[in-house]
Amino acid sequence: MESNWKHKDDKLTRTFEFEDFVNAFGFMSKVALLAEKQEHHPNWSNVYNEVTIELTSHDAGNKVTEKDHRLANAIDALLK
Ligand SMILES: C[C@H](O)[C@H](O)[C@H]1CNC2=NC(N)=NC(=O)C2=N1
Repeated sequence: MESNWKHKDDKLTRTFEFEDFVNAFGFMSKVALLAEKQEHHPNWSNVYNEVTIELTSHDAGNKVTEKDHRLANAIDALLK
């Protein structure tokens, strides 16, 4: 599995830290476009320069599925 993500309570979670709000929000914009492309969307929160993402599949009864892993991998690839 994606080593930077924690699989807990039927969610993949990871917190990302940026230099400031503009960078955090820029990241969120990119993730939003990925989510639309994959038709799979994050549960997330943002506090200033931090973005916390939780991935779970609502349609599957809030379980982690292949769609969550695929989105997690694509999000990680944004940061490379
Ligand atoms: C019809 C549409 O594709 C589905 O409702 C999608 C949209 N985005 C989704 N996102 C997530 N995280 N889980 C889902 O089950 C889900 N379902």
